[in-house]
Amino acid sequence: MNVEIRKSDIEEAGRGLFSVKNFKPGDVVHTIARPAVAELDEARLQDSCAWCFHKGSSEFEREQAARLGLPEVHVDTKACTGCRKVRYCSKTCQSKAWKREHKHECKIISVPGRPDLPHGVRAAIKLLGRLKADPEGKDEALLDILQFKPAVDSKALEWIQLHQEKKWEDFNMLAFGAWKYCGEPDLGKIDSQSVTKAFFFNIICNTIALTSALDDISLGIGFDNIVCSANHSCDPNLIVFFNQPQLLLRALKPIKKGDELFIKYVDTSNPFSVRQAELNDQYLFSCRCPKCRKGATHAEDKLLKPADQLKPEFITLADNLVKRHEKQLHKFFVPATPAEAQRRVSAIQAEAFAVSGTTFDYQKGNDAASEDEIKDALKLCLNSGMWSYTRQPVPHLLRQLLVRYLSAGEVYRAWRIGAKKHFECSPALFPQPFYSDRVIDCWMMANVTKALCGNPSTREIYEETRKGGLDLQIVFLGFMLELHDNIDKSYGWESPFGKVVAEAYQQVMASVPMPVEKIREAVAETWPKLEAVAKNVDVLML
Ligand SMILES: C[S@@+](CC[C@H](N)C(=O)[O-])C[C@H]1O[C@@H](n2cnc3c(N)ncnc32)[C@H](O)[C@@H]1O
Repeated sequence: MNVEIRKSDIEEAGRGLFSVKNFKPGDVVHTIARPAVAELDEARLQDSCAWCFHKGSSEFEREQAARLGLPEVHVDTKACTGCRKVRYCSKTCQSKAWKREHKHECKIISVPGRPDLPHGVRAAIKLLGRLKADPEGKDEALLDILQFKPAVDSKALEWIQLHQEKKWEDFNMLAFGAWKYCGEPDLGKIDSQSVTKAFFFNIICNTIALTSALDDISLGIGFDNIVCSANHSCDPNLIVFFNQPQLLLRALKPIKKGDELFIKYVDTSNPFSVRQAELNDQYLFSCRCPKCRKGATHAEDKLLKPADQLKPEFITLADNLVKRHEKQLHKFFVPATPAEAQRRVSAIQAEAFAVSGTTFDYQKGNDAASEDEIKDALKLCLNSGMWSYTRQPVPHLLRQLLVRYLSAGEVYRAWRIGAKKHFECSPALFPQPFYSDRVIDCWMMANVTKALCGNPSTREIYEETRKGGLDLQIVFLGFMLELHDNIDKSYGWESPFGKVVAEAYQQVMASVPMPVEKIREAVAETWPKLEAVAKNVDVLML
C-alpha cells in the first residue's frame, strides 16, 4: 500500500490519508477496483449498469452520434427480472452485484407502487442487508464505514442539527424510511435503527461524485473506505479518476513521503465563499484547509477592478439583484469596501451563479437555463467590467452555452466557445494538462472539430476557415494528439475512456498519409493561429 490512514493535520478533521512514498505529478498513488458503495443516480437507473456503471444510450443519443459521425460509446443493458428496477450490461456484472448486494434490495425496491428510492436510501438498505447477513462481523470494511465522520463524532452531528436543520430532518426521515423498508431488522446487540442512520449519514455526507468521462455526465455517488479517508482541500495534491467502476488516484503535484493527501469534494475553481457554501450545504462541514484559512485572497476571488468601480449603468440593476438574492447573499460574498459596493458585486455574483448552477439544494448545474438567460448572466459579468474569462462563474456559463449549442446542432457556435475555453480558461483554472476536466474538454473539442470537417452542412465554414489560414483537419489532429499525450497520466489507456480514445486515435492516424512527426509539425504551426482565433471569439456576439 502506498497510503496509510492516521490523524489528519487539519485540526478536528478526524482521520486523514497519508502518503508513504514520494510521487511525481501524474503518478498513480492508489487504485480501487470498485468503490465499496456505488449507487446510480435515479435518472441513470433506466439506462446504466448498476454494477460497472457503463452507460447505455437513448435513441436520441444514438441518432445524434450517427448524425455527427461520432463514435458509438454506449452499452446495452438488461433489467433484473426480479425487480425490473436496476439494469446490468452483462451476466458477470449481474452475478457480482447479486452476490454482494442486490439480493438484499431486490424484493424491497420491487414492491408495486413504490417509487425509485434515492441513492442514499438504496445504499443504506444494502448495507443493512449485508450487516444482517454477517452476524460475526467478518466484513471489516463494512463496519469501518461506521467509523467515519459525521456519524462517529457527536459534535459533527450536532453541527449538522444546528446549522442544517432542514437537511437534518430530511436525512433522519430518509434513514428511518430505509430502516422501515428493511423490516426493522433484529441485529442482536446492535441497534439496527441507529446503525441505519449512521450508514445513511456517512454515505450521504462523504460521497465521491461518479461521472462518465465519455459524455461528462453524472452517473451516481460512491463511497470507499480508503478514498473517503482523504480530507478535502481547495488546493488538492491528489485527483480521483472514475474508470467505471475503478477509482484511480493520481498525484496532481509532487508528493513527499509522509504528506497528507487531499482530494477535492467540490469545484476548486469557484471563489472562496461559494466553495465554503457548497461544502456546508452538501458535505455539511466548514472547510479549514490551509488555503481557506487565508480567506478570499486567491486568484479565484480576484475581480478585474475594486468593487466600488462598478460601471454606473450597472448600479440600479445590481441594487435590484441585492433585493432578489438578499437571503443567499452571504454564500456569494465578495470581500470589498464600502459595504454597499460589496453587496452589489456579491449580488451580481449570486445572479450569475444562480444561472450557472451550484450544488446548493442538491442541485448540480442549472439545466433549465435558456440560451438568453445564460447570455444575460455572461453579459452581467463581462460587461460590468468586473469579471474576466477565467473568473467563475464565467467558465461555467461558457460550458453551459456550449452544451446548449451542441444539443441544438449548432456545431460552429459550440466549437468557437469550446476553443475559447480550451485556450483562455482551462489552463488558468487547471494548470495540469492531464486534469480530468481538460482531458474531457479535449475529447469534446476533437469530436466537435471532426463534426465540422465532415458535415456537408458545415462545408462552407470549413472552406472559409481554410482560406483564413486555419485547416480544421489539422486542428482535429491536434486535439487528438493532445488527448493521446495526456491519457497516460489521466484516465489511462486501460480505462473505458482510454480504450475509446485509443480506437479513435488509431483509426485517425491510419487514415492520414503522413508520419506522426510530420503531423506534429503541422499542428505546431497551426496552434498559435488557432489560439489567436480562440482568444478573439466574442461570446456575446455569437
Ligand atoms: C470523507 S470524510 C474524510 C475522513 C474524515 N476526516 C474522518 O475522520 O472520517 C469527510 C469529513 O472529514 C472532515 N473534513 C474533511 N476535509 C475537511 C476540511 N478541509 N476541513 C475541515 N474538515 C474536513 C469533515 O468532518 C468531513 O465531514
